[in-house]
Amino acid sequence: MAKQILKTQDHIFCSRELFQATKRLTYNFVDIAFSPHSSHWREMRKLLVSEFMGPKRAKLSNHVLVTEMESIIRSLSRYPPNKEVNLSKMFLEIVKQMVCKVAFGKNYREQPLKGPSWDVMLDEAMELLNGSVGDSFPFLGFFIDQFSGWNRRLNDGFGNLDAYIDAIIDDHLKHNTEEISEEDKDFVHTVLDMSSKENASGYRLNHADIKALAMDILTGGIDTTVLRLHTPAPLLIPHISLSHTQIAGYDVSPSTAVLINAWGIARDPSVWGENAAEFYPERFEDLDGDFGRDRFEMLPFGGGRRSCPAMNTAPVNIGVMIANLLYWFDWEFPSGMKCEDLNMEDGGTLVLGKKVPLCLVPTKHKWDD
Ligand code: HEM
Repeated sequence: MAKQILKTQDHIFCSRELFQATKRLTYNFVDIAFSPHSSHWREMRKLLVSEFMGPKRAKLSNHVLVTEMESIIRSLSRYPPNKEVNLSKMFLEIVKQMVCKVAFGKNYREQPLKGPSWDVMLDEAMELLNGSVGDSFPFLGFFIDQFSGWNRRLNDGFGNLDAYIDAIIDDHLKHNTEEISEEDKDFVHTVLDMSSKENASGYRLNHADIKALAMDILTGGIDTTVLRLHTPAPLLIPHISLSHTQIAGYDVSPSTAVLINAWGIARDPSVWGENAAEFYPERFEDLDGDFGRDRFEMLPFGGGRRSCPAMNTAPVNIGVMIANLLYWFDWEFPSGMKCEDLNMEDGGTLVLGKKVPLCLVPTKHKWDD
């Protein structure tokens, strides 16, 4: 059924649901992830793929990743023996650093801005993106949202993040982008340049579009890293049908929300065998084809035209990060802890992560040469 929805009938299930929280956080649905299927969505998605993930930005992202990894390796090499490292936190920090530098040129989290910290703001945005009672039960829910304080939370949460994004854009506007070489331009420089003229298809970015792109990068690009057993977006982002159709003999009306249980599919023993719940990466050795395009037994990036635009680039970056950590260090449990003691529960709502962080002790690996 997932293949039907994400491939065979992808042209029908390629829109999104219009929730109150997403309306606010996406500047009235002008972003990519939560906007309905439209020519605007297509232009914005094309732009993110070419300007944030494409070859133009690859040099900068590779440079940032290599520099980050070098500094992590240096600092871990100086670690006293038996001192444990919170690997979950460290991994997330590397991703944040990378996304921020490539998108915004520097790590604005270190800039003293008024209001809550960057991490608090992003956690709150992820919570808000889950939607409200009013989104599920429009009439009664409207009052519940008002009196439960949810509407105020949305106003404050959006206001803080919006001010943060404004500050980043204002900072970029202080410099004349013509004086910056193409190579040194970050994503915000590039989209600001683009907003001054129409593109080849007659499309011109406005200020809200730029802010919505920044919001998608912040909310979509950071908290998402383990891919099969701990599918980061367990139900993907709900897809909405554009017209009447049938799935597995059932009639599906237009505007039906479809939630795909990517978490369940990725752990299904009828697909993955008896050892479905085990971490056994060798199972991928002889598999051909891409998940979400040709195969649907696991869908960490969704599938079809609404699949994650970082589907090709994100796994490469994650691979480089893990390969470096495994090449340079041997990792052991803190003293007294055994493999069975490891808590592998998922935590979170829209995006899942490890509920209890993974803490391990690194020892610099001694290569014979
Ligand atoms: C390992 C890392 C990542 C994972 C596992 C992941 C996962 C996902 C998933 C499951 C979806 C929903 C697909 C669907 O509804 O069918 C999605 C959509 C999206 N992701 Fe990612 N993502 C990752 C990294 C990123 C990064 C780095 C960015 C950008 C900076 C990003 C931006 C987006 C956007 C804009 C969408 C919406 C696409 C659309 O609706 O057209 N993601 N991602």
